[in-house]
Amino acid sequence: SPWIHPMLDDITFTDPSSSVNPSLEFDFYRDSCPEAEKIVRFMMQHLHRIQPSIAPAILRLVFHDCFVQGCDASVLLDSIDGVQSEKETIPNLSLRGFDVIDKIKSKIESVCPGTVSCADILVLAARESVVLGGGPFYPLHTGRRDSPLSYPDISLLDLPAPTDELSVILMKFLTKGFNERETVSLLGSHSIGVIHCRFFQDRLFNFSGSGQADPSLETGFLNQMRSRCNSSDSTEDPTMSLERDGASELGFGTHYYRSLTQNRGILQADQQLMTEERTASWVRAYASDGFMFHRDFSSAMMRLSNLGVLTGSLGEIRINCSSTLIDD
Ligand code: HEM
Repeated sequence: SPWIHPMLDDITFTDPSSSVNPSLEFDFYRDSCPEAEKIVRFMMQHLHRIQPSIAPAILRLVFHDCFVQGCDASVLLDSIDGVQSEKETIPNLSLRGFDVIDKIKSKIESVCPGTVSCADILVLAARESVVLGGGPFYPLHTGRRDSPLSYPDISLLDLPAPTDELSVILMKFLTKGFNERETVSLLGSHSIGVIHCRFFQDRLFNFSGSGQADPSLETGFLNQMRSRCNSSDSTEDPTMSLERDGASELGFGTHYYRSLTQNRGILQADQQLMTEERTASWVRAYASDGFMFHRDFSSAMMRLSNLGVLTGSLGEIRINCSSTLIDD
């Protein structure tokens, strides 16, 4: 049976508004699997060297896991007997990086079988992704357990859509305990990775059914996006890179905010942060102060990583991250 810490035999749910979850602890696996965190770090560094695009993929994956019924690895579950799982709902169809989590999990299983949860592996791997992408390191507690259930309906309700109004986005984050400042800092994740053109196609050609481009888009950037997205190669699924303007030198974050101040946001959801002072003021602050952005982003990621966790005797420790022990 999986190793359970004696302090954690109680059923506990996290208060999503608290940044410290008393039921998780620092280095939870110190006795049961002391190498676990090091293995995650080493594997992420190794896999990133081969394919740098895994870093943004894993960062997005943790957001889509934690926002839907908590950081319980429910997003990793495959459907069973044709019953849809979270993975198969519209907001999750373009998620990547499941293979990365599987590789890390199988390495850890070979050292400490049945001990380290997929949910912990995912939050730890996302932290490495941020560091590999040029962002800050933040401390994380561990001791999460994996959900035996997937929540496709909740993923449709709780995850923000790229075309959501700012008020809807802010409400969705507030429901998870994040204020405007924290929401703006988390969106700084959109400084690494790629976005498929289909998520903003309407802004380029037919914004809100007007037959015109989104008037808030800066013209030079609009033309750049149009030529990038109007690829003549019909087999391609074109993307825009989020890492623009020599981002590798500028680091994780500030270039994203600077581009919003220049009306060069890619998603409508991004650019809308400039439409109200309660969010625009934070965009301007982070655009000019990378240190403040990193500090705020770290604390928001720590809270995101603690949302609605399962601990103690709740949930399970999966052996294979894409299936629950119950089906085996
Ligand atoms: C209003 C909120 C958000 C919306 C509407 C949104 C939407 C999207 C969309 C549509 C994509 C493109 C996916 C693709 O083309 O494959 C994307 C990419 C991404 N998102 Fe978000 N997102 C939001 C917030 C966040 C947050 C809070 C995080 C992390 C904490 C995050 C991390 C990422 C990353 C890293 C990518 C790049 C993924 C890759 O390269 O594969 N996003 N997002």
